[in-house]
Amino acid sequence: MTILEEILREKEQEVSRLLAEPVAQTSQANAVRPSLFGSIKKAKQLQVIAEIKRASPSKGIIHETVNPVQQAEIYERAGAACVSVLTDTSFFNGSFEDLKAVAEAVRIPVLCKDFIIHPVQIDRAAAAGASVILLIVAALPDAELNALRVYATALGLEVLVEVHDADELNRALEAGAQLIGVNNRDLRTFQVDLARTEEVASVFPFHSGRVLISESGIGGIADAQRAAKAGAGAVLVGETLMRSESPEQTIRSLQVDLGGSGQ
Ligand SMILES: O=P(O)(O)OC[C@@H](O)[C@@H](O)c1c[nH]c2ccccc12
Repeated sequence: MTILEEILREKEQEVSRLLAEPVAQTSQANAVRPSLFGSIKKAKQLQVIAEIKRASPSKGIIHETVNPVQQAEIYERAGAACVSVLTDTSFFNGSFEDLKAVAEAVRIPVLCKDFIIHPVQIDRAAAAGASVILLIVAALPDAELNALRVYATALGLEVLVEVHDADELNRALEAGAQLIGVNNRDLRTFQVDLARTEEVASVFPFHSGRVLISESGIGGIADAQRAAKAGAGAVLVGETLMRSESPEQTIRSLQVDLGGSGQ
């Protein structure tokens, strides 16, 4: 069984638990945040989606004792376009409490990073104050991908659709995705390769106004430049920021010029 299959199996149990619980609204649930899509579109520098990631199946513990609110405030101060918060507990040591605390502390877009397979998870993300959710093409049949995207959009959420190759890109496009992330990490083997971004970018319909984001394995300026050169408007960065002594400086260093043309 691959790690993705293992995670999805666990998610089914989580969904049953969530369905049995009432959803509590928070004061931030209806906070107006800028559009992530809009801020990436208009930017002349590569944008940074900065992640709160305590641990992961591929790396184990990354930063167990992080204070998610303080970390998110640093991200916001550094000009991050969005804070991504892992809410999966079993594999990433995150939680919806982390998401809620971060959403209450910052005004920039907040991404709920989870393995979403059911609308109840989207309700939870919205109730905790997220303005963006992630849908992973590899985790969803076409009909569900489309239905979950429509459901989230109707709630006023933005949707980041994650792909790993050109076939998955086509499925994302057919499901109406506008904000598309290429995960440089193969969820089956954990291997990271920025060539995934270049590969998907080579067939990406930039002319249609869609936005491409390069996710995972961004270790520094050279990687940011490589992603920007391929056509990415943003990078999604977790581990490098969680391990950085100065996440603020690291974010600023990744905001490389996009060379005037934008996307
Ligand atoms: O820590 P990294 O290599 O910078 O990666 C961040 C992010 O892209 C990664 O956490 C991620 C990408 N897609 C996901 C889906 C689920 C959980 C996690 C992820």
